Amino acid sequence: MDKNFTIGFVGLGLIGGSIAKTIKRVFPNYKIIGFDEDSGTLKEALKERIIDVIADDCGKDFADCSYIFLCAPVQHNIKYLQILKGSIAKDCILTDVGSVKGEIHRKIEELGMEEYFIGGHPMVGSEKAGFSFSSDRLIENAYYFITPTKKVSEEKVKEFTGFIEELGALTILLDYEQHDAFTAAISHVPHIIASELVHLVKDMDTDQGILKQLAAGGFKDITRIASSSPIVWEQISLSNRDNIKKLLCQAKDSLERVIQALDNQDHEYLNHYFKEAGEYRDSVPDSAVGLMEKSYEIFVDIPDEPGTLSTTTTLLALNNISIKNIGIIHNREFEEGVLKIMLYDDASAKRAKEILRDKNYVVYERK
Ligand SMILES: NC(=O)C1=CN([C@@H]2O[C@H](COP(=O)(O)OP(=O)(O)OC[C@H]3O[C@@H](n4cnc5c(N)ncnc54)[C@H](O)[C@@H]3O)[C@@H](O)[C@H]2O)C=CC1
Ligand SMILES: O=C(O)C(=O)Cc1ccc(O)cc1
Repeated sequence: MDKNFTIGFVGLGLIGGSIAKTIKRVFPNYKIIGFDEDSGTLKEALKERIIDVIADDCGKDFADCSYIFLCAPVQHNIKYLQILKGSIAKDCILTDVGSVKGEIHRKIEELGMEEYFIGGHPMVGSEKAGFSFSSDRLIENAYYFITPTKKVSEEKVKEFTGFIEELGALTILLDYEQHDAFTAAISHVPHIIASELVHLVKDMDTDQGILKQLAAGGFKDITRIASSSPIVWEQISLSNRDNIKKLLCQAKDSLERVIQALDNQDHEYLNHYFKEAGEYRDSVPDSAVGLMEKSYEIFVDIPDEPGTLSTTTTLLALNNISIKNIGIIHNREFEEGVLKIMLYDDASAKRAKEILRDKNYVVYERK
């Protein structure tokens, strides 16, 4: 792509900042024009050379952009469509990163902007907000939903999907309504339930905050996302309210059945309830790479000493085994943290296991 390729950003927080940083890493010659309602964010992004120019007026200043990314809270993104409508270049691809797709797609249809719009949603992030938490590796190996309109050209979809993949994400094309039904279940309702759990404990806590002191471990694990940005989640909840309400009603009915089982001391119901949840939970893959391509992973206990990581990788290199990816993981499955090594094929994974076990390493596999 040519050197004058220009990309516009509205919102340079966690997600906008991360995508802009990734673009600068992968395509250092691309020019980025940024707009954010927070002037401190813009100054920071300019100082770090993530954006080249600050936009004063998104309408005029984005007129030469090849891509425009809307990365503000979902309902704020929608307000920019009208501003961009009159000035957007004919071949521009307009996209967003919002967690909900239906409301923005319907507005795009109403404004007749379908030939420009390809919705996007990186399925990755964190409970942290703002440019200072953004990273040029956040979207690497993450699923990235792409929801084109019916009227945007196939060439644009192909070009944009290719671009996101060059940034390191794994694209999945999806219809926008299906997207909102799926994300309500895997992201939006879990978010509300995590917040609800925190409210339960908060309401029961003493003035001295005894429960807060005691609520370590599992409680903190499952409520991490309750610390996310209130404005981002207020807007997600309202934007996807019908799907969310439907699932919350289902959850309410299911909780009623749990209450009934407690009243009836129904061992069988409760046992089955926990067993089924546990089995499904255990089958959820650890990372996005799992579904896209078969992964060949092994997990190795390594002593917490300097140099052990390089000894392990050298041992595999000496045996001509290439490592696709490597990292230390800490989670409840491996209490102490283990080294996760991803290999390119089954034969390499088997061979790596033999070599490491031969040298007395403890190696695990996930079934
Ligand atoms: N937080 C997460 O983990 C994920 C969030 N998303 C989506 O990404 C979008 C942004 O979320 P985050 O980056 O997490 O939030 P954030 O709070 O880190 O960043 C939002 C940025 O938008 C700016 N902003 C807010 N209102 C604005 C307006 N009216 N005009 C211009 N700029 C405005 C803020 O100053 C801030 O810099 C949301 O639509 C969210 O649904 C998507 C995937 C993951
Ligand atoms: O922090 C986490 O685990 C998240 O789930 C982040 C997240 C938040 C919103 C999204 O639309 C997608 C991912």
